[in-house]
Amino acid sequence: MCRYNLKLIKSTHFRVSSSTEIKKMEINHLLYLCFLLVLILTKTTPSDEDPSVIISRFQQYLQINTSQPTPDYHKAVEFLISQAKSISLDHQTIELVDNKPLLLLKWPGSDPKLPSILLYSHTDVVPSEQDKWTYHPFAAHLDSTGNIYARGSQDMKCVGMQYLEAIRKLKATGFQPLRSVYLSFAPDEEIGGHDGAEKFADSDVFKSLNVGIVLDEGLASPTENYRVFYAERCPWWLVIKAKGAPGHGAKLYDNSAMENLLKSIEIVRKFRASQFDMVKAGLKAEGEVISVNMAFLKAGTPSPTGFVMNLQPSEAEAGFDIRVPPTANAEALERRIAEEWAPASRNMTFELGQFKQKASIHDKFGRPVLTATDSSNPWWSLLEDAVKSANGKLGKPEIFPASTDSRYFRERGLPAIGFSPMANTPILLHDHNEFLNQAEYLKGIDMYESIIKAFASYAQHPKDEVARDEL
Ligand SMILES: CSCC[C@H](NC(C)=O)C(=O)O
Ligand SMILES: [Zn+2]
Ligand SMILES: [Zn+2]
Repeated sequence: MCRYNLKLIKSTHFRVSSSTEIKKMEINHLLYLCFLLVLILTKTTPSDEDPSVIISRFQQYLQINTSQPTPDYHKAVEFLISQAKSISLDHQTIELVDNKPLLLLKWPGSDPKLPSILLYSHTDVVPSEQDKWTYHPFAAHLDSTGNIYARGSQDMKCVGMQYLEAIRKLKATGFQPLRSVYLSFAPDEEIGGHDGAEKFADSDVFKSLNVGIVLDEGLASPTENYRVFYAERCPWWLVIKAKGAPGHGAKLYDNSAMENLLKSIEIVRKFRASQFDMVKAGLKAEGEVISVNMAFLKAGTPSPTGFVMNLQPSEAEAGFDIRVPPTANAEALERRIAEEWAPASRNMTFELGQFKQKASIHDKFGRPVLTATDSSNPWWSLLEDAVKSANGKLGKPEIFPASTDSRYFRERGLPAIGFSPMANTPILLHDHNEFLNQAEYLKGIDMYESIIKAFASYAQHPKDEVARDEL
């Protein structure tokens, strides 16, 4: 019995001991496997802040077709909300016009009484002639040199994503903003911003944000210096129409519509050359002269094979894209159009599109709308220092030669700075094969990280800020 018991105990003991060891071995194996797995995963699964992951997020945004005139705004907003959620930003979608959503994100500051910072971007892009591109404009193809080809890569999906990536990095460092930081992703900039920024700037939502400074788009720079903009030219889209006597294509006579229109075109071209010469001579910068470019010519009597050739048409028209600097004499230009470019004496009429009336670039006191770029504007000084401390270089501040949504904020007396951090990059907005190099894109994120940190930490009370409070 005793032997048996002993045996039993022994054998039981043996069994117990053996199973514990097996368990121990199993646990050790498991731990080892877990360790290997973690090692493999950390080696093979890139983190959120890995450059390749950052670039792939940029590519995802670029791949959404938000091209005018049928932009997929909802898809863009859905993607941007997913990004906002991943970095715990509050989000709100505002439809000031049906099916034209504006996404507003918020990173709350610890002192909500201080005016906030608005990081502005538009979600739409201009159309592209797909067959003239080396890579599909919505493929966001990354070539072996690191260039990312896509419509919007410069104008301005880069900036919208760079804001988000900079905030992602700041959050990872534990930075807490003092001022609230808002990001707005607006529709329709490329068609004038009337259903986007203009309505937004007019809305109660915007007023409630208590914005103190707006950052918006700039331009790529082929040199190592970033371009930066404190004002912009105003778009005047002019159509001049000529009427004249119709007649046989073989007959020489005065006052045909074509002759009347061509005389005007010659006069416009002389004016264009006089403005361009000042730029060529280095007397004025691109944004400081009035530019005029012919956008279309419409004339002729259509036929099934093209146009009737032996008939002089009774009507002809031409369209011009004119850009007027804030410092130009707008009344004088309008007189010039009426008296020289489209005079009634030559049977001509003209129309200035919606922009001329709406896009005033003067405030209600008639002062040109310019954002100060000296020490009177603390935001300017902060931007200069922040770019410098991130190892970037700023060029001389300029007037933006085209137009941006900043005008809707500047008109309300707010300072707005145009800045798209793309150095060593050809200017390809609205062009074929628009691209941005991934290294420049990543450097741009560092610029915004530095700027947003500086802006969001700026503790001065509003009374000391640049805001033109008498407006
Ligand atoms: C007139 S509103 C259209 C705005 C557009 N902006 C840019 C930057 O290309 C432009 O200047 O044509
Ligand atoms: Zn743009
Ligand atoms: Zn554009």
